[in-house]
Amino acid sequence: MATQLSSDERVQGLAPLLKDGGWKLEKERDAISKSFLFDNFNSAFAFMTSVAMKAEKMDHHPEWFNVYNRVNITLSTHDCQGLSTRDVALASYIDKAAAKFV
Ligand SMILES: C[C@H](O)[C@H](O)[C@H]1CNC2=NC(N)=NC(=O)C2=N1
Repeated sequence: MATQLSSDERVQGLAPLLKDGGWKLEKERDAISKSFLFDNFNSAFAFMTSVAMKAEKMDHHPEWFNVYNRVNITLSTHDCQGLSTRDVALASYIDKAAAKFV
């Protein structure tokens, strides 16, 4: 069972994603989001496929919205109704995957 990030984990794991990584803390709930822009739909969908495979392996799934070359992603852990280390791990993977498809 996932638990919400501790204060230490928020400083160590979450803060870098928010500071330089371009992720934003949601106002309404304990979740992070980021918007990704690709050259075209093909690249956006290749990126989504890579994230989908990882999400299945992790048993941790993004909330996302795609239109053509844009993918908006929100991460949160439903099991603990907030951010957990799984979100930090998935966000890191997502940033690496995005870099391969831009
Ligand atoms: C039963 C299954 O393991 C759970 O529902 C998993 C699946 N994927 C999940 N994804 C996310 N984002 N949060 C969860 O709590 C979660 N739980």
